Amino acid sequence: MLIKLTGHFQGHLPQLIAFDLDGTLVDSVPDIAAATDRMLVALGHPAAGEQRVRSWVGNGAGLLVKRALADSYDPAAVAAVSDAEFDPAMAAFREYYAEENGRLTRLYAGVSDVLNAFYDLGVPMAVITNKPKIFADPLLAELDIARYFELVLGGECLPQKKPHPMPLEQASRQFGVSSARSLMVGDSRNDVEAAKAAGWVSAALTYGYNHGEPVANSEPDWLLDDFRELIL
Ligand SMILES: O=C(O)COP(=O)(O)O
Ligand SMILES: [Mg+2]
Repeated sequence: MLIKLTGHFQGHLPQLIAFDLDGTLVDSVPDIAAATDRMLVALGHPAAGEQRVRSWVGNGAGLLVKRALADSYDPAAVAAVSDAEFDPAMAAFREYYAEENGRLTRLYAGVSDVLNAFYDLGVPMAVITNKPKIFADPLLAELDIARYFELVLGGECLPQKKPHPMPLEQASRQFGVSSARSLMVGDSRNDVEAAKAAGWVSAALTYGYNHGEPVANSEPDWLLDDFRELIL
């Protein structure tokens, strides 16, 4: 047990593990897509559907709403969305997602068992998500995993979000742990790039959301198909 994990830390356990939320701990796209489509339809646009929304998730709620309004992931199309269009759409998304959040969202296989194992081992754990904290906290509580995390950083908690290393650096400071002894577990290039920039070890789950592209392209230190591989 733990052979693969400790192999990334010179035979030791990491001293801090931070998990991404959407696409890593939880399959949340069904609820995010429901809220996005309600927002689009309320504002007179066609619904986007779960598959398109899946490719827009990962950079926080604001960019998701802009991508939905642009019906595109393309940065130039997204930049053309006006404030006059964005502001009411964002307000509508917040209202609808507050209602949808948790309805269909489920933990991925093995998540409870693995978190429990790390908890028993005494490894401090955090959630570093680009999801607004106001949505992350109740979701963690509802899925009965909030108690495992000593810190939950949401996308708006600091001036910069992933792929910027700032939230990981903040966690390093708060836990007093060196970056080389810290593991970021995520599902997207935002997580891998943040980990690399912060000097953390990066693990990436292949089942999550990565803007329609394999997360292997970001060359994480450790690529996993199943959450339970973390403790194999
Ligand atoms: O809300 C998002 O855009 C994605 O959140 P994540 O950082 O937990 O994947
Ligand atoms: Mg994610």
